[in-house]
Amino acid sequence: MQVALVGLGVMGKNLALNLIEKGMTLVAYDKNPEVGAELLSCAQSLGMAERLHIVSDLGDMIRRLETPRSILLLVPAGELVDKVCSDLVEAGVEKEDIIVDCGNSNYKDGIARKLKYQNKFEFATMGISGGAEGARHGPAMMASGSEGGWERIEPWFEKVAASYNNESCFARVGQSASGHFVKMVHNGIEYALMQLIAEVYQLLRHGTGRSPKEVAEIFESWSEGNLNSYLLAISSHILSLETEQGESLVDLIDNKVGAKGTGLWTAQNALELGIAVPSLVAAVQARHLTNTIDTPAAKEMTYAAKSTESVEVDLDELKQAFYFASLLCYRQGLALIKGASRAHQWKVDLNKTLQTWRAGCIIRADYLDDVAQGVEFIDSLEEPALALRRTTGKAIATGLSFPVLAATQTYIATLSTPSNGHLVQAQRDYFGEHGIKTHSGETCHLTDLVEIDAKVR
Ligand SMILES: NC(=O)C1=CN([C@@H]2O[C@H](COP(=O)(O)OP(=O)(O)OC[C@H]3O[C@@H](n4cnc5c(N)ncnc54)[C@H](OP(=O)(O)O)[C@@H]3O)[C@@H](O)[C@H]2O)C=CC1
Ligand SMILES: O=C(CO)[C@H](O)[C@H](O)COP(=O)(O)O
Repeated sequence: MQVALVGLGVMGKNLALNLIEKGMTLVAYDKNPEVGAELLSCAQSLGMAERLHIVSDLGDMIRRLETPRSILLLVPAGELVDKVCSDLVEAGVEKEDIIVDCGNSNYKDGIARKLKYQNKFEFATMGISGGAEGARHGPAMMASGSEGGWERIEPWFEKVAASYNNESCFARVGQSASGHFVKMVHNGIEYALMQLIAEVYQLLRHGTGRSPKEVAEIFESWSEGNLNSYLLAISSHILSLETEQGESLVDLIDNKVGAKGTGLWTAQNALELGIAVPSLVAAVQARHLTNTIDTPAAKEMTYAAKSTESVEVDLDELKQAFYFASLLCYRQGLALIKGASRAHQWKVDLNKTLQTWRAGCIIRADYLDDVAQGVEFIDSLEEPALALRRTTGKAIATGLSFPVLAATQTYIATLSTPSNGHLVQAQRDYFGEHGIKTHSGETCHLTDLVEIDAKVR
């Protein structure tokens, strides 16, 4: 099988080596010849250079490919994807050729591009997760669409992707550009889990006075059981790292957190679709808040430092709370995918989606089997639910900040305890005559139910 790849950055160069290692013949393009030369020398040192052709001219790339052509893009999301697509059309791409955008593109752009390029070539979308290591040795691949070109390349991507219990972590999860929606939500969950781990670290460090190294040891011990996950493992490793002078690595790093956009899009889409994912939204805002401190634009919102309280934390209870909150972050993400799939008629298969997340990706975790068991299973976890409630209360009492922990506890509490929505509905009708619905299903106004002589002015 022959394939071309445009973009040899962090992801592209590693995926290139993976593709040739799995037996594909690759024509790899980067506009910078030095980048191509570096990849070639890396492939040579691994003894796999005979299936690799480096080009720095798109016309040259097109001429080298057998038709119908299969071309992968791993370039930064946004306008650049359109620039590369139109350069490829100019270079000679034809109607039967398939171009797969493998970057973190917005799914809305994917839908627009499918229409825009429908008479020029087959435009397909695939989200990839796993960072440099995943791309090199087997990433999670969330593809979508039913373009004919997929049939040519799908069997190869099944080999290129990571595998879990002999099942590939490549899947065409649904119709249209749903692969990019699924990858976007994957990243939304990624933000929430990263922030949740950071909050557990915060509680242990500043709430109980443990050192980063001691927190690393706790995370390592949790990783030995069913809480094992990639993000917990890297957090444990990061917290264990010290300089030669014995300073913790984390203490050398500025607190302002960056973001490239997928977490924000997750929150925006959830809000637009009316699907509640408070833990995922809180994680995005937690990043925004780190940037509120001391930036010139937000200086008037920077408050004086306050003292905090110490607490005693039962480690078993904290572990259970962390497990339970993690399950709820995944379930919120899956609910969003399900809702979007219904709204857009994408027919996203949640089992296939979870299969792509089993290995290779950033949110892989041993407890995904528990996530897959669904809401009924999570509902049966009474002790962990209580642990989350108690831990959140204790954490907040320190005076420190726990946006995802608090949002997750609020999420489960809202869905499992008496609601106060009736008062808000009454307020809306009181001042704006927006209407209320009674328990018997009748739509009316407050004044249909009770006499109100004079309203508050
Ligand atoms: N890094 C990660 O962990 C992950 C990234 N992604 C996504 O994958 C995509 C690529 O990411 P990543 O590899 O990190 O990005 P990099 O910035 O490392 O690499 C981008 C590549 O695109 C090339 N490029 C830029 N402009 C053009 C152009 N006009 N024509 C052709 N090629 C061009 C760059 O070439 P040059 O260097 O010569 O300018 C570079 O090789 C992004 O959409 C990203 O969001 C997805 C999953 C994980
Ligand atoms: O897609 C990814 C992992 O799955 C990328 O690493 C992504 O760039 C991370 O997002 P951000 O930069 O916004 O933290």
